[in-house]
Amino acid sequence: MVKNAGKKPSTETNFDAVVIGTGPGGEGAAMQLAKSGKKVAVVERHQSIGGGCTHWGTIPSKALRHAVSRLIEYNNNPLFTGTGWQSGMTFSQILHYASGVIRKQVKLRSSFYQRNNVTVIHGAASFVDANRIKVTKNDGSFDYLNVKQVVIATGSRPYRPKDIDFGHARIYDSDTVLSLDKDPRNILIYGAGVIGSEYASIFRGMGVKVDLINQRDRLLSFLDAEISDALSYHLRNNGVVIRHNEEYESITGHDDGVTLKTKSGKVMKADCLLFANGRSGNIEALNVDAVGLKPNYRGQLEVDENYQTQVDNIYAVGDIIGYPSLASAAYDQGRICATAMLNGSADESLISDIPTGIYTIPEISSVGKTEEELTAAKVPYEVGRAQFKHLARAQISGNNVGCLKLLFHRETRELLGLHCFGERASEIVHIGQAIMEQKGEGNTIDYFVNTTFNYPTMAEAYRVAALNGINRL
Ligand SMILES: Cc1cc2nc3c(=O)[nH]c(=O)nc-3n(C[C@H](O)[C@H](O)[C@H](O)COP(=O)(O)OP(=O)(O)OC[C@H]3O[C@@H](n4cnc5c(N)ncnc54)[C@H](O)[C@@H]3O)c2cc1C
Ligand SMILES: NC(=O)c1ccc[n+]([C@@H]2O[C@H](COP(=O)([O-])OP(=O)(O)OC[C@H]3O[C@@H](n4cnc5c(N)ncnc54)[C@H](O)[C@@H]3O)[C@@H](O)[C@H]2O)c1
Repeated sequence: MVKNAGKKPSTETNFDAVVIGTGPGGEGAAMQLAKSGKKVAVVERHQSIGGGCTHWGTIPSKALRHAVSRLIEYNNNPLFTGTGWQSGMTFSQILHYASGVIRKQVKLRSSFYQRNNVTVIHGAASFVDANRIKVTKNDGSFDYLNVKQVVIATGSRPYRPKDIDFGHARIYDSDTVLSLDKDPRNILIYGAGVIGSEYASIFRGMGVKVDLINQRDRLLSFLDAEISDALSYHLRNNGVVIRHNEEYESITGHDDGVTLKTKSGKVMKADCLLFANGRSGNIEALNVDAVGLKPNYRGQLEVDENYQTQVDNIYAVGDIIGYPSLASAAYDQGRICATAMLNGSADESLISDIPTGIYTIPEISSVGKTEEELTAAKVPYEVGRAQFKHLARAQISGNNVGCLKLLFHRETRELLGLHCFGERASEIVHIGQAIMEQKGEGNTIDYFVNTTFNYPTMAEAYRVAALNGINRL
């Protein structure tokens, strides 16, 4: 029973659709439904809209990363080096920069709901039944919403194993690390997934000693091996200690630091620890039992190609349905789900080759097949590479670390995969993606040779890589 459950409901309102959560998944669904003339409400339990994406996930981590990478560029660029030029920033200072970005995002996204007449209700939503939602507000009062259709877009939170004391002042997860107010001298990062690797880059960029502890035998094993190796090389080259194939036996917080013991018998100590190993769906507060939905052990819901759950009028999008758990995909899922709710079925689906953009230092981005996948499938492919250090634009900007790799079919010359690391990789990849997505003969590596690129640009890497590949045929 909720606190103050005896209080009278403040309002009772009817909606065509209620969207639970205002992250990218919820926003995509709400906007599409509202623009199609539906009476829509969104329910958000946080004090401001935007979701985990804006407040704890994508936006703060990317703003932190941007500030750190500019600092590194500034400190390494010959234009600025010289006595007295070395500059530093504290974690709190760069967090302050991130909070400015969050404020702007919240303002902009709030205006979308306002302009499209979507009712925003602040409070925690839970099911009474499939057509009735209870919203419990912070002051304990509650509303009931009668609704024809529901979209669950409640996102996810860091996974917290029970044997770790996350209440300890020196043990953080990716949400609580944003409250770090004192710069550590050294940090243990447990989990070398995307979050662990990105934060390893951020902390190392600030001069903090980092131990990155990975349970697997290489970093980000879903990446093309050459790119994953390049990331390991550059993190190590920048001073990160990476320990592969290690699992924790115990993690203990003390007054002056944290000790991690591994199952292999190693003991590591640091000022603090960031646990970045997996996510759990935000499902518990929803009372999905009331509608007969059964989440899996990670708190995720199963949906069909229309994002419909096993209950006809209840849909789910974003992190709560698991893969790919990306802000980029969540927004599209919300929009596609809304068309299915309006028309009975979705007329489009998420693209099959979802790009990855990983904001480590150096940045990584890829789309399509890896060399390992093509080799396993016995596809006759060839490789074309461009090293950033050979591009005039990279030399001018001092961003010499990086490479663009194109994988293409030897016979049809069709582009099969592209993999990039280095500054702006996540932007650069979209040029190749646009060609890769072309149907039939539109997708060919020859495009990059037969077009004229602005000079000097990073996009020129495509021409260099294409020529390099074609010369191997
Ligand atoms: C550190 C970090 C970095 C990331 N970086 C990237 C990146 O660079 N690129 C990328 O594409 N993705 C990134 N992601 C992933 C991305 O943030 C998520 O995939 C995305 O936020 C999922 O969107 P969503 O709409 O499903 O949920 P969320 O954005 O998590 O929003 C869910 C909202 O639902 C609300 N809610 C939950 N339960 C209830 C309830 N019962 N009632 C009312 N409201 C409720 C929550 O308060 C929250 O506001 C990152 C994630 C993390 C943690
Ligand atoms: N740039 C980006 O695109 C970006 C950046 C950061 C995070 N993200 C997203 O955030 C998510 C989290 O990344 P991560 O680095 O924490 O971990 P991860 O998803 O790489 O998982 C790490 C390990 O934990 C396990 N695991 C995950 N959830 C679990 C659970 N609830 N219970 C038990 N084990 C679990 C996984 O199987 C895996 O072995 C990813 O899905 C990623 O897409 C994306």
